[in-house]
Amino acid sequence: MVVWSDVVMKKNVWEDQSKSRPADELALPQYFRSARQLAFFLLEAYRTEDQFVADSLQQWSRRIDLSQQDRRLAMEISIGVIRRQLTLDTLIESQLTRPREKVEPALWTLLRTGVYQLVMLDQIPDHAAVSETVELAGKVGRERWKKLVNAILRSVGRLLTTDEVTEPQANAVPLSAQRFRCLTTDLFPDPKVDQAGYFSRAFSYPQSVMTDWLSRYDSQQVQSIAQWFNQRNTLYLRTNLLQNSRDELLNELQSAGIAVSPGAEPQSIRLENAVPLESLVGFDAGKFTIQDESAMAAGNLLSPQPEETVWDLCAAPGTKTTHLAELMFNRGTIVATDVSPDRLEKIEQNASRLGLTCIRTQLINTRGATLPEEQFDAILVDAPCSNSGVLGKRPEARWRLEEHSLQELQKIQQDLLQTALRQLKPEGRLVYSTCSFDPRENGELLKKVLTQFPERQIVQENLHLPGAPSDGGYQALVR
Ligand SMILES: C[S@@+](CC[C@H](N)C(=O)[O-])C[C@H]1O[C@@H](n2cnc3c(N)ncnc32)[C@H](O)[C@@H]1O
Repeated sequence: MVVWSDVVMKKNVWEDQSKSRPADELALPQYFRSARQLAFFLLEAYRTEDQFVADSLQQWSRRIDLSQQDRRLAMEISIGVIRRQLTLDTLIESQLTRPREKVEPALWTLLRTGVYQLVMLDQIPDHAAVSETVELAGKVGRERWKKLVNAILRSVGRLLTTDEVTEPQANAVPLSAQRFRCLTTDLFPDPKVDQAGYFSRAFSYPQSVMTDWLSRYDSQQVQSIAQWFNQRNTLYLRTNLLQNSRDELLNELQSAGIAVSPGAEPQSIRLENAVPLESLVGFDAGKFTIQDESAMAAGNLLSPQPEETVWDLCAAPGTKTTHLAELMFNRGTIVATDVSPDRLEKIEQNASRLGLTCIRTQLINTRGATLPEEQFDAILVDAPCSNSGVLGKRPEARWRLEEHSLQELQKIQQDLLQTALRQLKPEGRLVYSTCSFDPRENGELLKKVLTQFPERQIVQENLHLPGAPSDGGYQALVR
């Protein structure tokens, strides 16, 4: 059987070739005192050690001596570069007179950070993007890089115009919805001739992913999905209805000056602007949980009742488990299982913050030896998946959407569903959910598994397309 950790370890496959180069000789500074320097090292840790930006930030928290604004800029650059690397590479390669392989990988990272600022960040003047990036080469002890950095950034700068169009064209870089910045020359494939090629290079996705999406959706839909994952995430809060009503929480947040509006799910609240999470009043008191609206739909579809016995099979870190407990008014039993002990602890922390006591956590292994033995009224299978519906929140995930990983995941998803269906009471109900909008790990897979359980059927399916209006995902209710 394939183990989940084997799958998640395969991060950063896109950049495998450059990993073998000895760029990690660059010493981490004792303190990060500039946003660009921090962004550069976050990207290098991602490239050389497959380390997520958020994990590096946590690991280096004591070394970071930056204002909130500079921290945000470092995040914006590092996450933006991971997302838009293929667009940035297209621009850099167009101005390079030597083969890319002749450029040190860490220098390539630096070039990407500079080009990202030049092309994508309106608020940074071009001269600052160039000079700060050149200077950073010196600060990281690579004086010899300065000449190339200066030359490439200046020539990329000369490609840029202030003209904008609202539709894809071969000389246009997508910036935001219906905003494409024109270049002086055609750098991308002509979208009228090679749509997948244009979407791939201009929006920065593997070509195979664009071809796949275009086989299922029309080009306007693919464009909005591709764009939506490239922009700032919209955050949603799930009101803890055991502590306050949604209106009470809306009023409290509005009084604290935070722009919010009610979402489509009965508990959801949409944050209209990006706000530092620490400014959200009521988090420590357990008044809400940060959860995307489409993920809230999973708990609402299962609709667990007080006093029921519920199994949340892939529960960690407990965002959905705690929702189930809230829906059950904290009465009954939820068995929350997962294969990851560290992540299991997070369920307990979340439950305690929200004042929920009906959750029993249990570590299971992938061979099933430690599975709970009872039969359940309701089961949630929130399976590990490709994450194709949340590519905006997981900037590296688009580079790992590969056929062979999908096949490994499908095996896990099938096993989990079979295990769960065997422990469902005859009159019980099950929700299968993923944060993917790919039918191969959603409805198609579920229907295949259900052929072995002819007494069960799908009674409702929800497909959330990314950006309409929140993250992508899928849920099916089986009885
Ligand atoms: C999509 S995440 C679950 C998110 C969680 N339901 C929530 O809302 O917070 C998938 C989880 O499945 C777990 N997992 C992977 N393989 C598993 C298996 N064979 N059995 C149970 N859990 C597994 C992973 O450790 C991961 O925590």
